Amino acid sequence: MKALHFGAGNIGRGFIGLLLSQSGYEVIFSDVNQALVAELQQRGAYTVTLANAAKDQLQVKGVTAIDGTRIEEVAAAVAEADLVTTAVGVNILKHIAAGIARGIEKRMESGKGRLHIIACENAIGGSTQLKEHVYGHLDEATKAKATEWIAFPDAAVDRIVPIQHHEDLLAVTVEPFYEWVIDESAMFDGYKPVEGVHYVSNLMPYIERKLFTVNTGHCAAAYLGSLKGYETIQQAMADEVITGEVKATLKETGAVLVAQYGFDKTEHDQYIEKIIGRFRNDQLTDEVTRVGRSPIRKLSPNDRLVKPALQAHEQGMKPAQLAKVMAAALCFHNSDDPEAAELQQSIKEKGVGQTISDYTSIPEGHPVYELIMKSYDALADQA
Ligand SMILES: NC(=O)c1ccc[n+]([C@@H]2O[C@H](COP(=O)([O-])OP(=O)(O)OC[C@H]3O[C@@H](n4cnc5c(N)ncnc54)[C@H](O)[C@@H]3O)[C@@H](O)[C@H]2O)c1
Ligand SMILES: O=P(O)(O)OC[C@@H](O)[C@@H](O)[C@H](O)[C@H](O)CO
Repeated sequence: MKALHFGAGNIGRGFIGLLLSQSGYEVIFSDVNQALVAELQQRGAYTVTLANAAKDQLQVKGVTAIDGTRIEEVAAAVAEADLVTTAVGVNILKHIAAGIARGIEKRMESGKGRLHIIACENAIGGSTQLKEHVYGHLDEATKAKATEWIAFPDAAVDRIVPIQHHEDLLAVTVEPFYEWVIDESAMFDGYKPVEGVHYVSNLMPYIERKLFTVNTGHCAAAYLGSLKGYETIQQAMADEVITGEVKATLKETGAVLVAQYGFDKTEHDQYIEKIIGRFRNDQLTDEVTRVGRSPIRKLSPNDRLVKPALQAHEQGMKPAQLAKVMAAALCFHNSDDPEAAELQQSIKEKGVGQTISDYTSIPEGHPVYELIMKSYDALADQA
């Protein structure tokens, strides 16, 4: 059984590749990082270390890689795969779509069986987005056939894997916790389950709970921590004021989630506490530049800040803390991050008000817009 996984990065090697391998798949990574590809081809194995006191090690064997820039090679791998997964970043999905589409065409020609393609990205409807990109490359006849033979179930993935700094290019240290949830309702009958995956009939409560708790809290720590000069999440979370702000933010998203999905409040509070503990794991060093990366994506309407803030507003609450985190995101400086640089340029050229409405799609005059403006002014005064 072959699994083709796009993205041999932190989550690719440290989570998805590991679980697929443990489930008996021969894992083929597709990546555009030539050094990673060469090393995976040469060694065919790597080590995952758990960030626990014992630093337990897991060996992943029988893996290889292909060069993701070679469309025909990618297409051949898609045509032959028994499962396709991705962890490249939601904004990169459009760049892998052409190879997947070509692979689907080849697969149809060869008569190979049904295929699940699962995007493991931090986004609502990641696989659905990938499907749209892929279908953009297919003609009507292939699309009609693909609908019967290729499924794109959405998924939620949770495991903190910081940027790695090892001599060994393939070594990856990950937190012990993981959760991979897949929308079973979009899968073909008789699928082979991946060990460790939780298959559910309705993914929405899971992806929103994860994105609006783990990722909202994480970016709150990153943006507020960055404003105070902290370089890592661990440093930020050692500051009780920041931890308090993260908790206050998660109280707002928690109220939205409990109202929306009927989660038990006590259980949700425990979920939050567990996540705060994960952020504080001192066996990891997670840079605020990674966790705060791509602030434009994080400020987009369907992501971890704007969506719960607007839901809170609609439910009659005042998301002042989420607005403060959005204001802090607008203050996030990192010249190595093109989205952070673009935001700062926009603020400089068009002003903060126009930048808020351009990137969050929240119009001027909306109460949440006014909250962000108020917080931004307060943060700017402090700076
Ligand atoms: N790191 C985490 O803690 C974590 C946890 C859950 C989900 N995620 C999500 O997983 C995804 C990947 O995150 P990551 O932290 O592993 O990032 P990463 O940068 O470590 O890995 C991404 C990999 O994709 C590769 N890539 C880029 N363009 C490509 C292309 N066209 N074809 C094939 N490969 C390509 C990159 O070279 C890189 O190796 C993101 O959507 C992220 O939000 C990350
Ligand atoms: O990957 P991003 O940029 O969407 O978010 C950064 C982190 O919050 C994220 O990678 C978490 O570590 C991860 O989602 C934990 O499951």
